[in-house]
Amino acid sequence: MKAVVLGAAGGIGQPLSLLLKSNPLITELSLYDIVNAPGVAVDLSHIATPAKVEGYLPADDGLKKTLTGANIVVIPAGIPRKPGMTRDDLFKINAGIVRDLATGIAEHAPKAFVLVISNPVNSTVPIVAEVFKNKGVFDPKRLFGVTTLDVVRASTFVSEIIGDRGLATSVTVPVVGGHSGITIVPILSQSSHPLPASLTGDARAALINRIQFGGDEVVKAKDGAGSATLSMAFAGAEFAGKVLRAAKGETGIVAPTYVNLAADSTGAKALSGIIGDLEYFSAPVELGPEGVKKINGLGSLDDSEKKLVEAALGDLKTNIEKGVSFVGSSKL
Ligand SMILES: NC(=O)c1ccc[n+]([C@@H]2O[C@H](COP(=O)([O-])OP(=O)(O)OC[C@H]3O[C@@H](n4cnc5c(N)ncnc54)[C@H](O)[C@@H]3O)[C@@H](O)[C@H]2O)c1
Ligand SMILES: O=C(O)C[C@H](O)C(=O)O
Repeated sequence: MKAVVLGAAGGIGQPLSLLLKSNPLITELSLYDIVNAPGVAVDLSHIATPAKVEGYLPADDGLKKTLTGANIVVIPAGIPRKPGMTRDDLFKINAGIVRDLATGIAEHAPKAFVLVISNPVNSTVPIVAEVFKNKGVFDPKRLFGVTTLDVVRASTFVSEIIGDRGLATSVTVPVVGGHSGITIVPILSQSSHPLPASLTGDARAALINRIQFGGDEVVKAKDGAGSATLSMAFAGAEFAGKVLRAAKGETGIVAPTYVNLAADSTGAKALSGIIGDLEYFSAPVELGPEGVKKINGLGSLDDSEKKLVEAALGDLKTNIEKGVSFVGSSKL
């Protein structure tokens, strides 16, 4: 399997590439950035794991060389937030970066699984889809917005609240919707491990708020030096690993991810009762050899969770339309 990281020299790109270099399913790792990718690649190439590593800059057809033959492409290219910014504030710069990289993928690796990390994810995933549609190569089963960090945070914070950090690796809580603020919807009622009976009212609301705004916690603590990088690299490598394992034929792998609902019309129809006609949504997805195998429903939600989903729909719709129309207007 050939894996590609676009934006590989960045805060996420470097540790993510390190983790992918350690994935035994990856035999080739190709790194691309506008700076320093060859250096990162040589550094990683000394690690005693099988993957062959190469790094490219834009010159001399670097993007084409990076992408040719790719099975999976992960995109953490783009600027991160500083305190006071929303993810949507990143759109101005990151939309163009993602559009141009998507154009390269559509031309040189149209069948690759594409995992979008660059923010605002709610809009950058539709951007990739629209570019692929324009090129006539869009397969909704192969495009994923990476929302795994929200799931990782939910596992961590819930294990802390249960009072046993040892559970962090086994607690699972579905997180659905999108990847920004109130579009991040944790379904605590479906936690794999029972929550303390005392976790009601304000305490429960505070946990939900912490999962929804976990990104802000890191942006604030980094104080101008960027946003989550190491935890994102962990989450990105975990999700990429799942996509690759499913591609290799492992069954029963389910993970929440932000997808175009055309990837599974039956699943989309089941969701439409609660999310209406949205084109994109993060729901638990069963992965298979071709990417999305099945979009699962949201299961049973309590009344407060139904309200959280409803509250997410307006922002999601706006964010999706912004991504779609950006590509439309770039064609003019
Ligand atoms: N999905 C998530 O959960 C999640 C989590 C954390 C961060 N993010 C997002 O990931 C993005 C990257 O964050 P970071 O902290 O790694 O930023 P960073 O600035 O440290 O790294 C970004 C890298 O992208 C590169 N880059 C810029 N333009 C490029 C282009 N046209 N082609 C290739 N590479 C290019 C830069 O040179 C840099 O190395 C941000 O948009 C951030 O908001 C998403
Ligand atoms: O918060 C950010 O801007 C980065 C990322 O989306 C996160 O959730 O940490």
